[in-house]
Amino acid sequence: MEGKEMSTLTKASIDCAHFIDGKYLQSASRETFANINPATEENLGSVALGGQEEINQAVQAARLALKGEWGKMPLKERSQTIRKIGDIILERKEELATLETLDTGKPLWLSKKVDIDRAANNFHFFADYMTSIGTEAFQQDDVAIHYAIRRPVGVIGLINPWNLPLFLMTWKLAPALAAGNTVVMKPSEVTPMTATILVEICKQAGVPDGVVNLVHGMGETGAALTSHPDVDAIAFTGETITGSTIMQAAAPTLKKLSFELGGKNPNIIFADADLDEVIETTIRSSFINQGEVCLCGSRIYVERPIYDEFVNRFVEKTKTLKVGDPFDDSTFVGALVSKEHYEKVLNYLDIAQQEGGRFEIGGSKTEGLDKGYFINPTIITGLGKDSRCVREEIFGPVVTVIPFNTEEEVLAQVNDTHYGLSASLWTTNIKRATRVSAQIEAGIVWVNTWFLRDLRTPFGGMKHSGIGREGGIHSFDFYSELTNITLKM
Ligand SMILES: NC(=O)c1ccc[n+]([C@@H]2O[C@H](COP(=O)([O-])OP(=O)(O)OC[C@H]3O[C@@H](n4cnc5c(N)ncnc54)[C@H](O)[C@@H]3O)[C@@H](O)[C@H]2O)c1
Ligand SMILES: N/C(=C\C=C\C=O)C(=O)O
Repeated sequence: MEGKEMSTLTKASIDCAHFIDGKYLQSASRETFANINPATEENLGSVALGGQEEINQAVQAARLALKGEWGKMPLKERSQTIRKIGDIILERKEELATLETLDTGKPLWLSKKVDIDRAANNFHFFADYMTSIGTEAFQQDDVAIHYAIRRPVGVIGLINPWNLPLFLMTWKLAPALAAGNTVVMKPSEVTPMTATILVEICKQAGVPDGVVNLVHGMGETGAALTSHPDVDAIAFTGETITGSTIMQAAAPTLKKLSFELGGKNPNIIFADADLDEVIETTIRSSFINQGEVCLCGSRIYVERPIYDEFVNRFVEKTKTLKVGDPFDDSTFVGALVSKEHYEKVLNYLDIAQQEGGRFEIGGSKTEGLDKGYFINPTIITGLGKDSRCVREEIFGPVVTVIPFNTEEEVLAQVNDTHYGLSASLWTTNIKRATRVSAQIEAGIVWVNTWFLRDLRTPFGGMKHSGIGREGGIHSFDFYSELTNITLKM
């Protein structure tokens, strides 16, 4: 395999190559696809289109690396290497944030403040955590000692979406490496650039060749990974329907699966909530990252006594949000990630009108921006619990607001969904907080806050929002295998 060891990514020519066995390279077919800037519709550069051949090469390199230097590396050295990745990410923060904003259309301040900082923190957290975990041992009288040891699962496929590209790829890569695995990464075809730099950073940090591999491509490229007989596990983040497809593809080779899927998350506001705090946080949980966060609270339920006041104040605050150039520090809502996704969200606005919804604000694309995929933050009222905009994931700057009278009524509506990812609950009554949060069918419930994260906690969804949990020991439960050893005394 010919190839270069340093990135081909520069400000001038942002071309994304695969990275296999420590070298950047193009596809054997030389096929590429265009990478479009969603804020300007300009072509950012070409991306190598990987196929079965590139996946085979990457899996082979990962398999060989398992038993090489990486497999023999002492824990402390592996921890230092993983920490170094986080350090270099912070050193290259400006570059990475610029590329992330060019790829996704999100505001630059958000790329810096959330995406890149959290990517570095993913490595720093697991570099520490991996040195502090133990396993379990049991003494069976004077008969035997039983103890468990952890070993890597093996070669893991990491397949990720476009909304938080580096944040989410590193959320998987850091623990996969901490547990001693090797990986083949398949980033979203829509946001290839930061992953292309990440692999170079891994090399700079001392990760041996073949441990971290990257193949760009579409769903079909991902499919080649999920059906590959020499891939031991898949960690996937993306649409629920894609998860179902991957489960079928992985079945014949019985791969271990970790799924973080779609959501349609409720934001429940009781009359005794602190409305100043509610409004401040609900603006973020509704519209940050253009509403393209799996955890966004897109179904807002408000107890009737404060419904009118909430809607009025929420609309007034939303009016202050600037939509436009992601590189302008005053922009809050940037461009949606692609033409395809922009049209999907606009279609939901049409559906909302057909279903009798009322646009309290927004409801259309942003005028005055002749290029780019911009939609105004939209608040819809008047929709019934069975409307598509209340039941289906829109994944844009669009929320519905629905009044309720009792806990029983709102819990019935909140749980009436195939999803079960996250929820927010606002009340100053501690008994109500504990009572209601325990009845919400979701993997994550935030009380009087949103998206407040501690990486030691279990993260993931139930029902059609995911399979498994990651974070803290839960990541090691997925990214390692336990062997119980019995020593007869
Ligand atoms: N639960 C979470 O933590 C979480 C986090 C972020 C995004 N998401 C979800 O991701 C979705 C948006 O991301 P998206 O549009 O990129 O999702 P997607 O499912 O369309 O694509 C995700 C990734 O899967 C790949 N892929 C597509 N078809 C495949 C196949 N058949 N086999 C293997 N790989 C395949 C894509 O190329 C991409 O890299 C939303 O539903 C959102 O809720 C969930
Ligand atoms: N996986 C995580 C966030 C997911 C966000 C989805 O868009 C996390 O915070 O660990």
